[in-house]
Amino acid sequence: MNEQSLFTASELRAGYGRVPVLDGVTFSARQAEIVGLLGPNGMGKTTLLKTLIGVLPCSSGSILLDGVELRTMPAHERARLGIGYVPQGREIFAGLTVRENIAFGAASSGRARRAVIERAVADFPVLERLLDRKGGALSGGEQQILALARALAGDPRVLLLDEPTEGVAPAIVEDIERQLIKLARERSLAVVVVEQDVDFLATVSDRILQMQKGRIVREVPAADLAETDIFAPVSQTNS
Ligand SMILES: Nc1ncnc2c1ncn2[C@@H]1O[C@H](COP(=O)(O)OP(=O)(O)OP(=O)(O)O)[C@@H](O)[C@H]1O
Repeated sequence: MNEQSLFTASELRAGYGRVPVLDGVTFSARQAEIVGLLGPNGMGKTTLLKTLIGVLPCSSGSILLDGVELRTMPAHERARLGIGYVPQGREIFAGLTVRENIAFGAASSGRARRAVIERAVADFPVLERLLDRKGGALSGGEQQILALARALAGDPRVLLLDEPTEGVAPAIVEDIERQLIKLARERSLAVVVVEQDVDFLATVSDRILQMQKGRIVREVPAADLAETDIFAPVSQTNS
C-alpha cells in the first residue's frame, strides 16, 4: 500500500445479512487524487461506499483515514473525522430550503452557518439564486450540485460520490467535472467516485479501478478506457 495514501480500504468484506457482496475490496486514495470506480450494475459499488461511510457494517477488513482505523466507528464519527458522502439519487431534503440543506451538512463541523453558505455559493454560483427555494423544487442537476455543496459543508478530507451524473443534464455534468477537479486539488481532497459514465470518469479521474463481483479486479489505464468492456470477466487480482 502506498505510504502517502490518505484513505485506504483493505480486504473489506460486507453484505446484507448472510448475502456477501464485498469480497475483499482493497484500494487507496491520496490527497488531491480522484479515484474512479467503474463497474456494471449490482457489482457492489454502492455497498462499498455505504460500508466506507459506516451505514453498513463490514465483517472484516480495515478502513484507514490518515492512519486512524474507522472500521468500527459509527457513521457520524466518521463524518466528523472527514468522510463526506454524496449518495446515489442525491437524497436532498425536499422540504428544506437549499440554504437549510447546505447548513445541515455543516451541522457537526461547528462552522458558522453564514460562512458555510458563502463558501458554497462561491464554489457553486448557481446556488445563489436558489438559496431560498425548496430542495424538492430543483432540477436533477441542481440537486446534484446541492448534494455536493452539502457534503463539502462538512469540510471533508475524503469525498465519496455515488453516480453523480445520473439524471444530470450534460452542461451541469461539465460544471461538476470542472469543480470536482478544482476542489480536489485546492482542498487536497481524496475523492472516490463511482460511475458508469466512462467519459466522466476519463475526464475527472487520476486513476480508474474496475470493480466486479465485490472486488477491485484491475486498474484501467485511461488510454484503454474507451475500449474497456466493463462487463467482460477479468482475472482476479486486487489493485
Ligand atoms: N438492501 C439490500 N438488501 C439485500 N441485497 C442488497 C441490498 N442492496 C443491494 N443489494 C444487493 O447487493 C448487490 C450489490 O448492490 P450495489 O447496489 O452495491 O451494486 P452497484 O454496483 O452499486 O450497482 P448500481 O450501479 O445498480 O447501484 C446486488 O446484488 C444487490 O441486489
